[in-house]
Amino acid sequence: MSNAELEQLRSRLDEINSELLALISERAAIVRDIGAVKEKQGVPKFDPEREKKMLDKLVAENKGPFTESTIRTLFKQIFKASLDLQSTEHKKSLLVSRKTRKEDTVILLPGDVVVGGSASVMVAGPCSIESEQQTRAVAAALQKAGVRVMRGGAFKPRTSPYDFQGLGMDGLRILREAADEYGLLTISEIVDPAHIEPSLDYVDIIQIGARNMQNFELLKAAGEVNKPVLLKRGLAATMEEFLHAAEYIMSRGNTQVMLIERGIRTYEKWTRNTLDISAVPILKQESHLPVLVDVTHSTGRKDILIPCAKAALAAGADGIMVEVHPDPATALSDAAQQLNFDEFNTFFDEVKASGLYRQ
Ligand SMILES: O=C(O)C(=O)C[C@]1(C(=O)O)C=C[C@@H](O)C=C1
Repeated sequence: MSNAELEQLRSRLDEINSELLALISERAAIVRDIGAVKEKQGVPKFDPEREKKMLDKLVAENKGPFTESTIRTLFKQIFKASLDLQSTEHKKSLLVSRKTRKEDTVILLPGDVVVGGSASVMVAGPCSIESEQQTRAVAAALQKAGVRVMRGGAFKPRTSPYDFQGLGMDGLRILREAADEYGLLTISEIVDPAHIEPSLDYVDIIQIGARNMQNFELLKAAGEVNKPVLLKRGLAATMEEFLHAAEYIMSRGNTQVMLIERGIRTYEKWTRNTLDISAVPILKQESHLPVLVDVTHSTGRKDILIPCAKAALAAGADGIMVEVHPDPATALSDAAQQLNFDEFNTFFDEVKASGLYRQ
């Protein structure tokens, strides 16, 4: 075949491509109208019977050279794209979505502490509130280090029912008193919708833990109060599920929601969970909510906290959460992974010195 002949055939293909494009675009416009009718009628967009009829008719009309199976595959692809078009057109824009709100959500906490703004935030404290003495010691160390938000678990959802379950409301009171004494804000996990209201006097931020990420009654209850909420990603939650959980809170009126990546369960055994760093830029892209990273629970090991915190900040995290205990060896929970005060100071100094922690 001469070059001239090849060029001629190709130019005919170009014309056909344009005709096909015009036809599939015309088809897509009709599909969109059908989608709008279906939306109004409340009927499902996917109609397998209709698809089957169309495919059977096309196969009967097919004179080749494409085989029956190729015709089916090609048209199924067109139906799939049409269905996607109908679904995206009518997908409810989520309140958590960047599409709904372009600007970052900035959460203003008492004492001019800001999450999601120009400065990074360090949230530190013991896994569990164990005693007044332990909590006050941590509060003093954190204040000295320049930390403003102290975490401490009072209701502990533990894997085993025989493990320390936390001090409950007494723990929240101890946390509040120690925090007030040292000018800190408090964050603690609430596990029962009935505890949301009573916790409001003790916590500046309500934490919803990984195991409760899809406890919808708890999410709804947290959505009904005027208190910032830190929502942890579930143990095996996709980012879509995570954002939908946040949507539960926002849809009830509480717009002060922060997300925290805490590692997901994978086959890897050398860390407690797998820190999903990619979640940080994706969540920041998909949502306007602040994103933090819990380096302690994701890694479960002290020796890699510094690089992981730096990686989180480099990926765009608004803050870091880390566990600190006066004497980790005797801690009633997470003994192996909490930092002592010296270790925490080194950790915080190095993270700040990296230039990634915005002050
Ligand atoms: O005919 C319909 O009901 C449509 O919604 C259109 C269409 C198509 O692309 O042809 C799209 C999706 C359905 O699964 C079936 C068919």
